[in-house]
Parts: sequence; C-alpha cells; structure tokens
Amino acid sequence: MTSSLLELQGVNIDRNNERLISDINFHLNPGERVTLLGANGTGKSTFLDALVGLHPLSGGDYTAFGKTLNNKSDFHQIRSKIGLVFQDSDDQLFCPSVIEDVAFGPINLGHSPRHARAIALDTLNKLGLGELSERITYKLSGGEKRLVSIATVLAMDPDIILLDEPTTGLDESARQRLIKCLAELSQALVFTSHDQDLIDQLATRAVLIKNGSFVNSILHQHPHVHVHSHKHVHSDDDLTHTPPSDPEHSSHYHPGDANRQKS
Ligand SMILES: Nc1ncnc2c1ncn2[C@@H]1O[C@H](COP(=O)(O)OP(=O)(O)OP(=O)(O)O)[C@@H](O)[C@H]1O
Repeated sequence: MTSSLLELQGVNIDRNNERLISDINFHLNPGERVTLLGANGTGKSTFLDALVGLHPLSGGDYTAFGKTLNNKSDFHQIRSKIGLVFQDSDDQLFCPSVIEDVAFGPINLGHSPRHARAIALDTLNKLGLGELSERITYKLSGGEKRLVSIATVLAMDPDIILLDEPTTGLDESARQRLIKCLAELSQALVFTSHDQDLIDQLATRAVLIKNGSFVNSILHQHPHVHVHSHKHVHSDDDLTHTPPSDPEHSSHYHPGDANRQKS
C-alpha cells in the first residue's frame, strides 16, 4: 500500500471530446501543500474537480487513501475526506444564512445541529468572520462569499483540502488573514493560484500544467529588486501632495493594500 494520500498514474482528462491533460502522474503526501500552476484554461480547475469525482478521468489508476477509485460509489466514500473550495463561491453556498451554510457539512458528517453550529462559529471566528454568521448568504460581498466558502470546507475538517484560487477578490487584510490560517493547517493542500504571495508563503511543491502535461517544477526563492511606478489614488483634500521621501509615511493608497492608508 502506498503512503501517499493520493496517487495518480498514467491518468488522462478529456474535455469537450478532446484530451485536455494526458498521462498525469501525481501524488500527494500528508502535510504537503502543492501549488498547481499553469496558464488560463490549461485544466487546473478541471483537475481539482476530477480529484473529487466531479469530472471523469480516463485510463491509468487513481488511488486515494490506499483505495483505487473506479466508480461513483468509490468517490462517494472519500467525499468527506477531500474538501474542494470552488473557484466560484456561488457554486459552494446554497443555504439562506452563513451559519447554516458552514454548519451544513458538519451536520452531514453526523454532528448534532447544536454541535455543528458550534463548529461553524469556531471556524468563522478563526477566519475573522464571526460577525457574518447571521447574515444572508446571497447578500454577502464577493470577498465575503469567498471566505465563507472556505469556512464551509474547513468546518468539515477533511484530510485534504483543494482550493481553486482562494485569494481572488480578497482585500489585503483578508488575504493575509486567510494565508495565515491556511499556513496553520496540518492537512495536505492542493491549490491553484495566480497569487505570488500565496505561493511564496504556502507552497512546499509546485506542479506545472504545460502543453497538456503535468511537469514537476522546482520551487526556489531568491531576492528580486523591482523598480516600478504605478498610479496612486489620493483623497480630494490631498491634491497638493508631493511624493514623500519616506514611502512608509506616504499618504498614498495602494490598491490591494488596504492597511497602508495613511495621511
Ligand atoms: N463547464 C465547462 N464546459 C465546457 N468547457 C469547459 C467548462 N469548464 C471549463 N471548460 C474548458 O476546459 C478548459 C480547462 O478549463 P479550466 O477551468 O480547468 O482551466 P484553468 O487552468 O483552471 O483556468 P484558469 O486559470 O483560467 O482558472 C478550458 O478550455 C475551458 O474553457
């Protein structure tokens, strides 16, 4: 028996009657955080869907938790062990209120409604979302929906968490809070992202999808010095502003850097 949580050997994924990714060889070990990289449309989301049985695989072998998965009933058995956070939060959230959405998974796992609610509240609090618990889900902002989607999966405490672009649409403070929360998890993660910061802080291994194939990549980090200029937004009482010599005391608002609004 393999010690990997997941192991795919020689598996293919087709889409629209064409081969999207061929001869996939992939494994996931306990505690690993694998980032799945590749250009738009290369099949990253489809691969995550396929891991939980939402998209068919062909050929080869797929083993999860030591068991070969062949049919729907095999996938059903691993459903609670692998949690997928969809790219589109509206695919994830369907209950009237936030607390009901987050408690839904624990209730399905057999927890009493009272205990499930306690788990849901605890999960929301860990993500700094406690105040959203009684809100109507469909009225949340895009970023709030994304965080609540992640909470619905974390509340189920699966062995593996798959995240499809988890930081998209989040402001800087929510993004950093989420990255910190994900970094503290002990579960194995597979995530897709175009967010360099998330990749830097989280990934232990990278796999690239290129020309319809999986390519194992080496993650390395070294300092880059960037010289750049970009547009800043000033409040209208600050039109006489001249650029400060000390950027740390700047009145600039950097889009995507909500914590640095100073005057
Ligand atoms: N529901 C669908 N029906 C038909 N084709 C689809 C569907 N979803 C995705 N595709 C197509 O499958 C291919 C792979 O899409 P996928 O979303 O897996 O790529 P991705 O690598 O996750 O892209 P991105 O980085 O833009 O999220 C694309 O050509 C896409 O247009």
